[in-house]
Amino acid sequence: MSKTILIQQANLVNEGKIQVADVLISGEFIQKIGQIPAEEAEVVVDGRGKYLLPGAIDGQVHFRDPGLTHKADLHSESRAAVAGGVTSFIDMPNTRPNTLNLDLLAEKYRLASEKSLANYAFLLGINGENLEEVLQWDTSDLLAITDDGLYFSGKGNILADRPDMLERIFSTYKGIIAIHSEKEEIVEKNEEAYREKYGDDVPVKFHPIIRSEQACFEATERAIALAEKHGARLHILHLSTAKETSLFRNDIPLKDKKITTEVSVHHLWFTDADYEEKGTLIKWNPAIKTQKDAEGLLEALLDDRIDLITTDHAPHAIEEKLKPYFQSMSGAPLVQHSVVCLLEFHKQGKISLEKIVEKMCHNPAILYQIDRRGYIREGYYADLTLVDLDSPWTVSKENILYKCGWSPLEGTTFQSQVIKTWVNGNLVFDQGTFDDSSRGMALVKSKS
Ligand SMILES: NC(=O)N[C@@H](CC(=O)O)C(=O)O
Repeated sequence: MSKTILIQQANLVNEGKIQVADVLISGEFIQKIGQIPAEEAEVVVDGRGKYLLPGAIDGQVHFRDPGLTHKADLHSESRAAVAGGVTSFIDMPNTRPNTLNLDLLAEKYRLASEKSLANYAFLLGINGENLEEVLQWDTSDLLAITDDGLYFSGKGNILADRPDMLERIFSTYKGIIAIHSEKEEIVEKNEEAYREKYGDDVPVKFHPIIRSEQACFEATERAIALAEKHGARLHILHLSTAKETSLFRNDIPLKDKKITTEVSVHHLWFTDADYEEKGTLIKWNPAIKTQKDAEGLLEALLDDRIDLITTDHAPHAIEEKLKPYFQSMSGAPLVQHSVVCLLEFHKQGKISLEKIVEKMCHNPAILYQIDRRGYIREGYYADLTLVDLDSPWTVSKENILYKCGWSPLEGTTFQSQVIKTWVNGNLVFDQGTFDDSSRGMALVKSKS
């Protein structure tokens, strides 16, 4: 039985408020919040001057396990997650083999139970082969489902190539349909034009022109129209343009929304001006676009047209990135740095701490209906992270925890630092040291 822990007098950021209080953890759960005598606990943590946040829930990561473990694995990336204040993650199906059936899904849960320090859930992919089968499953136990399998398996984007399949999914499936939204036919046309001009070595600054605003907007517009036609539950992954934000609503509470979306940290943090210095290291799909886009995305996040912040943590080996444009793989690691990026925006006066917690902790729990997580509440799992807002540090090879060993943020100085992270009441990260024996739990759907 683990010891009772008292976190004393930290600033709790939770449910739209910041207040100083004590938090008592007993076993896996938060037992009490308030004024609590030190004698009630076996371990006391001084939280004075620090901020206690619910652990972040990252709704979109690629931890590459199984099959692509030269890039990353569930152990390495979950360590990076907890060091960054992320206590739960939802992993995408473009592992090898792609997660296209319940056996492969169960195998990922088994691997995570052996390897992950954080809590976990896994999405299924849909493609032409498994579509009819998937539509017959009782998916009430699944957190979500995504069409990314086809897109990721490199056979072309389901949105672009198989409108008939989309119609079938939207008219039949009752769970969350999560979509990577770019029209591949537009992207391919642009790729051809640039290949003709530059050969293989297209300057990466053209990435946002090839994977264009139009490609994103038209795909998102079409997906929303289909979802509305059939009353389906649609979630658009990693929105990257200001223009698309006009397609989303903020006049209904998240729990009642049928169409939701998210922004990934890199689309807020970087702009096309960064391609010159960072090159293919910041080649992501959808592409990082203009300053105007980053500003428009932030605005839509603040006024609640955008519901969540995710990372789309997508690590590749450095050799896979440092290649000519067409060969360089898209994606980069971020899960260790997402919370501190947002805290940096807070320091710059761009977003409140309460809003960060809403978008990184509360809203993923609401959207994916996750049982007793995402809030600092009595009776909830003790998934917590303690941060110091005045403790500058610089990202360097020495402190990067990703298996791939690099970050697009190398050299960046952050004012804030994650000090401690608890997952299910276990102190898994403590100022640079880990409890490597600790294991997270599978996320479970809430009953309500
Ligand atoms: N987002 C990315 O740029 N990369 C993703 C796949 C994808 O979403 O295209 C990856 O798995 O590497």
